[in-house]
Amino acid sequence: MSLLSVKDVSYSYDGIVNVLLDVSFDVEEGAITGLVGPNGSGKSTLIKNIFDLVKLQSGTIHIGGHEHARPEAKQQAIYLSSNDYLPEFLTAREYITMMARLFDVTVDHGKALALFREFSMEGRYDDLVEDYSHGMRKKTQLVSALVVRPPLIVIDETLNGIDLEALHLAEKEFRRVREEGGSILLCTHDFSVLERLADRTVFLDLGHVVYDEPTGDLVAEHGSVAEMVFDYLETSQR
Ligand SMILES: Nc1ncnc2c1ncn2[C@@H]1O[C@H](COP(=O)(O)OP(=O)(O)OP(=O)(O)O)[C@@H](O)[C@H]1O
Repeated sequence: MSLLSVKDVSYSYDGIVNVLLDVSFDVEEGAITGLVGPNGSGKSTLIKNIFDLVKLQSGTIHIGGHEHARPEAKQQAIYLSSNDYLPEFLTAREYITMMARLFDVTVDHGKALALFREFSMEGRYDDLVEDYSHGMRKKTQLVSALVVRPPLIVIDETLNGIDLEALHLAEKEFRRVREEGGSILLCTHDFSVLERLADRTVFLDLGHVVYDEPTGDLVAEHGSVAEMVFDYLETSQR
């Protein structure tokens, strides 16, 4: 079943240039979908449309079967942005409690503490976010999504700046989310992560979906996700 359904979405910031043009794709239940594309191809704009952070101009978006601007849809998906902005005046415990309340779930602090330990942040759960490093803030965003665990987690370059050990652990946790039936939309320029994790890869260029195929098929055809992108950039009339 499709957990996220994007159909014929177009978007323009200035009413003249289309940053997205008739974009359609689905994220299935229990699947990890990769979203890739050159800088400026429209990935963040697409994610902003999904989360109703900009007003949908045309097309439709459904999350968990609900029209994307409905409160029911907003309970189904969490957005991990590319920045590391967190409320500096809260501790991680307070931040995760706040996120759990927003999603109307009971927070499991034991799970959060275990993840803090695994992500090498033992003893920092009750410290103010203002004292955290960049990587710690990114890891706190990840932990909050893993504890709140709505059906869909959307990750927009959130893994930038975390160390290899944390990346390895994050990948393990994402596989666990998938095994438990959760879905992830993973937007990243790190193609090796996609090859290891993504069931499907959606490749966006100049606001168009160029490829939407099983990652294994793209790798079999081109050799790697990076080669797929290079092949396209070399041969397309952009
Ligand atoms: N608030 C805005 N106002 C006007 N134009 C914008 C705005 N945000 C993005 N754009 C433009 O929309 C296009 C797509 O940008 P977007 O940030 O969606 O791309 P992206 O694929 O996420 O890029 P990157 O990989 O660099 O993060 C770009 O040409 C960008 O300049």
